[in-house]
Amino acid sequence: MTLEAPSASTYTALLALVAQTRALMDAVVATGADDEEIAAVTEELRALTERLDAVRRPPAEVGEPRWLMGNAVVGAANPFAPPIEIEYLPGGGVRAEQVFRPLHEGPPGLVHGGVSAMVLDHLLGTALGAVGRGGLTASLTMTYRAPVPFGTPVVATAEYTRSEGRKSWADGRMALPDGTVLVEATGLFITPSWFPGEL
Ligand SMILES: CCCCCCCCCCCC(=O)SCCNC(=O)CCNC(=O)[C@H](O)C(C)(C)COP(=O)(O)OP(=O)(O)OC[C@H]1O[C@@H](n2cnc3c(N)ncnc32)[C@H](O)[C@@H]1OP(=O)(O)O
Repeated sequence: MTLEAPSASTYTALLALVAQTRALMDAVVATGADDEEIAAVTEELRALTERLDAVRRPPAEVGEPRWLMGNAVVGAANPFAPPIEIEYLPGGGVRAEQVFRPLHEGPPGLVHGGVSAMVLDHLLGTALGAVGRGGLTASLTMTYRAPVPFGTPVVATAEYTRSEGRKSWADGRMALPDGTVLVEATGLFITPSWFPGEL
């Protein structure tokens, strides 16, 4: 069953809910509230959670209008997503500029290496999808050259490199706006037999 795209008004309402939830998550990470206040807020959140949970939708299938809305990197409906906005470059390849937040912390004051890997994994996959070589990550190799800061822009780029049968490779990196490379990634993606021909 194809899950229809949400109406424009539902989409707008959903974006507002997700933005508010992201702000909540940031506030939770940073709060210095006392235990009484934390308990009171927790009770209010429990009630809100029950209201939303009362109406659930089924998960979207690959290629359906909503299929990336729940995605952990770019999902408009996913508060966990930073979210990353991906730009398709005219000469091939993809680019995303992102300011990470304390929510993405690994070592104190720095972005978690797993978050960098998650973002670059997605960017590599998108670069392959852009050339009709969409697939699932079979292996991902990360090289961390310098810490990724939060609170300041970081630029991620990725591009298709080559294919052999159902296997395709892509390279990517995260850098400061001045070009200083912080993290590099190379990934092997495999197009499973059940994948649609073009994504
Ligand atoms: C525009 C919008 C875009 C939008 C794009 C959205 C981007 C999303 C990006 C996010 C990507 C993800 O996170 S994906 C989620 C994380 N990844 C996964 O969950 C994948 C889990 N693994 C699997 O499902 C499977 O293992 C597959 C599909 C990867 C491969 O299974 P398969 O298809 O049965 O492969 P199989 O026949 O065994 O092998 C095919 C060939 O690949 C090789 N091979 C298989 N696995 C590996 C491996 N790990 N490392 C090396 N090589 C391997 C085999 O030796 C063989 O080589 P030869 O004999 O042919 O030489």
